[in-house]
Amino acid sequence: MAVGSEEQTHKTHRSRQSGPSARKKEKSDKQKRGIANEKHNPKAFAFRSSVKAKRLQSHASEKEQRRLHLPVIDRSTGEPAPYVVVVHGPPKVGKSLLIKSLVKHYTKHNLSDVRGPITIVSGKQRRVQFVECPNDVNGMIDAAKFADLALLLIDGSYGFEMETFEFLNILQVHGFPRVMGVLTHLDKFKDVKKLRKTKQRLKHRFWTEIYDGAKLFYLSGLIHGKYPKREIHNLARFISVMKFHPLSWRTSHPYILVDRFEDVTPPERVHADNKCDRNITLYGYLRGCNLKKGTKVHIAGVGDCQLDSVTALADPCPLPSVAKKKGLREKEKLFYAPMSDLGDLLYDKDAVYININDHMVQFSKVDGDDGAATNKGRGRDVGEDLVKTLQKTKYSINEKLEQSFINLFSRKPSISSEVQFNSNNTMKNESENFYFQSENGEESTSSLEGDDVEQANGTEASNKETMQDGSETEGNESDESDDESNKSSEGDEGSAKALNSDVKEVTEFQNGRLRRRAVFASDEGQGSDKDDVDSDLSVDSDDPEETENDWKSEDQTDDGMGNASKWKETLVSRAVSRQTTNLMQLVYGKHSSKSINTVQESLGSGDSDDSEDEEFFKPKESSDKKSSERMDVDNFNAEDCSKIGADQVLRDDWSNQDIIETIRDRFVTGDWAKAARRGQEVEGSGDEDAAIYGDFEDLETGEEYDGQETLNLEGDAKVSKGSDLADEERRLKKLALRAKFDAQYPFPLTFSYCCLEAFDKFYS
Ligand SMILES: Nc1nc2c(ncn2[C@@H]2O[C@H](COP(=O)(O)OP(=O)(O)OP(=O)(O)O)[C@@H](O)[C@H]2O)c(=O)[nH]1
Repeated sequence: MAVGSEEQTHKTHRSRQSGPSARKKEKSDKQKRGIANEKHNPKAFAFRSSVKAKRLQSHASEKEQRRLHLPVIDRSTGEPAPYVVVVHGPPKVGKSLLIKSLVKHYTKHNLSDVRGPITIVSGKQRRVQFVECPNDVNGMIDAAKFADLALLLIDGSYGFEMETFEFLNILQVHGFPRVMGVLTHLDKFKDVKKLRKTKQRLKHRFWTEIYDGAKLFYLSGLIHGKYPKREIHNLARFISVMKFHPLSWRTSHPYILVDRFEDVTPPERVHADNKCDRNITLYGYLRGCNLKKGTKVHIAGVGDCQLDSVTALADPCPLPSVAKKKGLREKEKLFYAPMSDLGDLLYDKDAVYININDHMVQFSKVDGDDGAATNKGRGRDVGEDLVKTLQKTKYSINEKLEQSFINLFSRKPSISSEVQFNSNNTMKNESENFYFQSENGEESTSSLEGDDVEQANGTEASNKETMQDGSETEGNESDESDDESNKSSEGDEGSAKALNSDVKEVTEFQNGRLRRRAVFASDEGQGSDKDDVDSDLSVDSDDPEETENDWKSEDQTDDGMGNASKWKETLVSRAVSRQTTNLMQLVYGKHSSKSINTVQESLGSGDSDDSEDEEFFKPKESSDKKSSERMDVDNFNAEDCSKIGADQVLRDDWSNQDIIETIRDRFVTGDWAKAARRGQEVEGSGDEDAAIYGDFEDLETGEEYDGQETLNLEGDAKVSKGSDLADEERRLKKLALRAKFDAQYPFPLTFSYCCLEAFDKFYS
C-alpha cells in the first residue's frame, strides 16, 4: 500500500481561470509588467484637447531635434572675440544715428563720426562691435561675411527698399546670421491708426521674408536729434542677451575684422617710388580658429596677400575683472574705436599711445579768427608758428592731387579715380545713371554718391521699367532707344523678368536722391505705406505726378502672384544683365547654340592649317601689339589670382579668339593633342623634337622607332612613318618655312608658350 502510494502520480496544478483567485493573479502579473496604472483612470496621463496634443508632439519632436544636433566644438581660447553687429539699411535711414545712440547708451560717450568698427563692452562677459554697412553691394558682401547680428533698418514712412532684400539675399549665402529689423522715421505718421496699420503690414512682410516671429523694433522718432532712450535701452538689452549660434564655416576658418591699419613701408621706399609694394599692419580680433604665419590671406577689396607675421597683442578693449558683482561699473564701460578717433589707448606692436582729447590739449591752441596770438605776454615762437601752419593743412599734397580731377566737359559729371578702375561697361552705365530722366520729361542730373555706383547700375533697368509703364514716357523710351541698343539683349530680358516677379523695383527721385522701393504684388491691393504718409504729409515727394504714375504702373502690372517671396528672381536677372566675362563659357563654350558654334569654329580653324602656319611665321613687328599685351599678362603676380578680373589688359584678351582656343585646349574637354602640338611648334621642332621623342625601342614588342615618328597623345601611342604621308609632308613644309623665317629673323620665338604658362598658373 505504501509502495503503491509512492508510485502514484500527482495531477498537475491547474491555475484558476475565473473567480477572485484568477483576478488576483492577473493583477500581480500586470504589476510585474509595469502596467498596473492602466486600471486607474487611464485618461489621467493622456491628452484631452487637440491643442495640448499638438503642443506635446512639437515638444517631443523639438527634443528629438536637439538630440540630433551635433555638439558645436568651441575652439576659442580665453575671452571670446566681440560679436559683430552690422547696421544695415538704405541711405539716410538712420544707421549712423542708431550706432551713435547705442554707443551713447553703452558708454555714455558721444560719438561724432562713425568710421570703422566700434568695440564696446556691453556686459561682464560680452563685447560688441558695431559696424555700419556701406551702401553698395560690395560692402554688403563684405559685411555679410563677418556679421553675427544684422540690424536691418527700414524707413517706415517709405516702406521696404531694395537694399534690404539684396542684403538678405547676400546674408543667405553667407550662412544667415541673426537678423533683427528696426523701423525708423515713424514720427512722420500723424495718424495713429495708419501708423498701427503700417507697422502691422511691414511686420508681416518682414516675417514672410525671414521667419514668422522675427524681431522687429520700432523707433518712434527723434528726441533732441537722438532716438528715444527707452527704445534704445530695449534694443541694447536685446543685443546684450542675444544668443549667437556659431556658423559652421566661420568656426573652422580664421578671419579678422580689421579695426585699425597702419602703413609701415619705409618712407624712403615710398619716396623713391610712390607706387611701390607697401607693408601694411592690420589690427583686429582673430575669430574662427588659429591663424598660422605664412598663410595666404584674402583682404576684401585688395586681393590675396602673403602673410608675413602674426603677433598677439594686448587686448585694447578687455573684459572687466571677473569680480562677483552685478552689472558694469562706470569705469568698466570701455570702448575702442580707433578709426572713429575714439578711445584713450592704442596698442601697437612695440608701443602704446595715449590719446588726449582735443579740448585738453594746451600746446597748440588754435588762434582766434583775427589771427591774434593767444599766448599771453610772450612773442610768438618761430617753431610754434611752423607747427601751427602745418596743423592748418588738412590734406597732404599727394592726397590733394589724388582727389583732384580735370573736367573736360562742363555738363558731364567728373569721373572719380575710383570709377576709372571699373570696366568700360560700368562707366557707361554710371554715366547713364547720372542723367536721370524724370517722368514729366525734364532732364535732371541726379547727385549720386560715389559709392552708389553699384546701386545705380541696378536701378537702371527698373528705371526703364517704370518709364515703360507710364503713358507719358513712351516718347522718352523711343528717344532712348539708341542707348538701349547698346545694352545686351540679356539685360533686357532680365528687366522683363523682373516685371513678372513678386517684388518689383520702382525707382523714384525723392528728397534729392534716388530711392529703390520694393513693391510686392501681394501688398498692392492693401495700399501702401506711402499712401498713408502722403495723405498725412505730402512733403516727401518732389513730384506728386511722378509718384502717382508709379503707383498706376504698379497696379497695371499686378500679376496676382501669391505671398511667396520672389525677390531673388529680380536679383538673378540683374546679375545676368551685369555679367561680363564668364570663364566657364570661354573654356567649355555656351550651353546650347554657342557650344556648337565654337566647335564649328574650331573645326574651321583646323581645316586651314596652312594659313595658321603662315600666320605663325609672321614677322614679330606685325604682332607687336599683341605681344605687348601678353607681356603684361606674364608680368602678373601669379600668386594673386584675385587681381586677374580687375586687369584691363587681360580682359581685352578675351576678345581674342586665338587665346581662348589655346586656353580651351588646356582643359579636360579640350584637344590635348592640339595643345601639345602647339607647344612643340613654339618650342621648335627638329632637334628639340628629337631630344624629346628620340629614337627608342619598344621593349615589349621589340620594334624600333626613330625620332621622326610623331606621338599621338590621344591613345594610340604611335603612328608609323609611312602610314601618315600627309603629316610628314606638312612637317617638311613647316621646317622649310621655319628655315626661311630663321634666315630672316634670327632670334628665338618662345613668347607664346610663356603666355600659356602664365594662364596655366592662374586657372589650374
Ligand atoms: N524724423 C526722423 N528723422 C530721422 C530718423 N532717423 C534718422 N533720421 C534723420 O535722418 C538723417 C540721416 O541719418 P543718418 O544716421 O546719417 O543716416 P545714415 O543711414 O547713416 O545715412 P548714410 O550713412 O548717408 O547712408 C539724419 O538727419 C537723422 O536725423 C527718424 O526716425 N525720424
